[in-house]
Amino acid sequence: MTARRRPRWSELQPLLQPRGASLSPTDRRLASAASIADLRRLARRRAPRAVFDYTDGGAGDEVALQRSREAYGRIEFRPRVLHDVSVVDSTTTLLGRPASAPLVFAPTGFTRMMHTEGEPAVARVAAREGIPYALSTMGTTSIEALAAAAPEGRRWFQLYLWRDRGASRDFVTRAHAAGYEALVLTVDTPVAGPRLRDVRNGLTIPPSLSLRTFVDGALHPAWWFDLLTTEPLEFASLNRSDGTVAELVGRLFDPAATIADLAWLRSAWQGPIVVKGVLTVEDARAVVDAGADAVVVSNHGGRQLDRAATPLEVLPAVVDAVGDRAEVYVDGGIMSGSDVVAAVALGARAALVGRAYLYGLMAGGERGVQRAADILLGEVSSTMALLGVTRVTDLRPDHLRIRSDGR
Ligand SMILES: Cc1cc2nc3c(=O)[nH]c(=O)nc-3n(C[C@H](O)[C@H](O)[C@H](O)COP(=O)(O)O)c2cc1C
Ligand SMILES: CC(C)CC(=O)C(=O)O
Repeated sequence: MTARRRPRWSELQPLLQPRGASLSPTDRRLASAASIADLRRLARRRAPRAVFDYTDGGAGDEVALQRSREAYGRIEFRPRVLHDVSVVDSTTTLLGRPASAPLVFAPTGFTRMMHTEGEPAVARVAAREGIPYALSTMGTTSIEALAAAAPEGRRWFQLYLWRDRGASRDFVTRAHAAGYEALVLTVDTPVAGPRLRDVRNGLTIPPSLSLRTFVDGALHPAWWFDLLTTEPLEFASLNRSDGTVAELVGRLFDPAATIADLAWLRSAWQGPIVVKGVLTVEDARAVVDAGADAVVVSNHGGRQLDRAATPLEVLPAVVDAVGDRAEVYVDGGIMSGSDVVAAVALGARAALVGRAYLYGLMAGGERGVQRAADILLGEVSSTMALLGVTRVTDLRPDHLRIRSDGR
């Protein structure tokens, strides 16, 4: 009979350690985030209130923001069973080049305000995951620095037309020289949307020091620590003159821009042009007639015109009107991979997400963005499998129905 050996301490120790004990506190928190909503909760704790609210909020009473989100809640999937889903392929092509999923990281201004790792962190994750990322004109990293940070990534440049057309031309020239693949012309911001949270919080760009911001910062020391221990924000596009977001927009953006400017851009830029911020069939037709290769059905995440149309609801009509001549994307309120799948089933070539990756960034820098990407991409694949679909091109409107009872 063999004696039972007593286990050694060294063998027991790993079993007694809490799961993930070798991870840093940030990594542990990120690993425990199972959804984008969880990342949002972490972001809210870490970022100063004014920064979180700028990211999270919308215009006016935030009706457009709420409706954009709720539209996804009305989706009811119609899964097909007994289909072989052992291999699910979420790849697609966007603007004629491969992407690992029908997903794009949307342009977001002042990204290094959310976390000092900022745009380079977002671009590196996008490059690693094989999805495009659009750098904003209002970015806090220059066109060239971002290209250097993620040289192998699919980089698009988002253009706001400025009063100073020389500056707009300069952005186009620099984006071309730095190897950006496409321009995204945002057309829904002739003036700033009324962001009431920003007014109440006294937000300025860059954030200025006042009693309120000092207290806000003191309550969120990790964010301040990061800010103070990295190089100052570059604010690629700005002349470093402080002001509110609305003042900046009023000073820089051209409210007189028309479809003729799109025609000008078409002649100045040889690559693909994506027009972002279209909400009607009429405008979709007009911009495609003027040379757009893709349109983004978008209400700017509910941040511009409050009570503007809900993108997911407008999407099918725009696909019907221009889908044979241009790619149609959608954004606003997308918080999960199953939202992305629903948008694609309703005809979108891809979905853009803004806040979803920004919550990750605020929660934990590049690792937080990676967590957001892992969650979204994992959910895209699992939703496809559960729907009985193995290819993006097989997603159809009859994979879902839209509930009218709002539940
Ligand atoms: C903090 C923040 C900043 C944004 N900045 C820009 C910008 O500079 N240019 C732009 O075209 N859109 C901008 N957007 C809008 C996004 O590109 C996108 O349309 C929107 O975030 C989609 O909604 P979602 O955040 O619910 O995904 C911004 C959105 C957020 C949340
Ligand atoms: C208005 C810009 C300055 C940035 C933007 O597009 C946004 O905050 O939604």
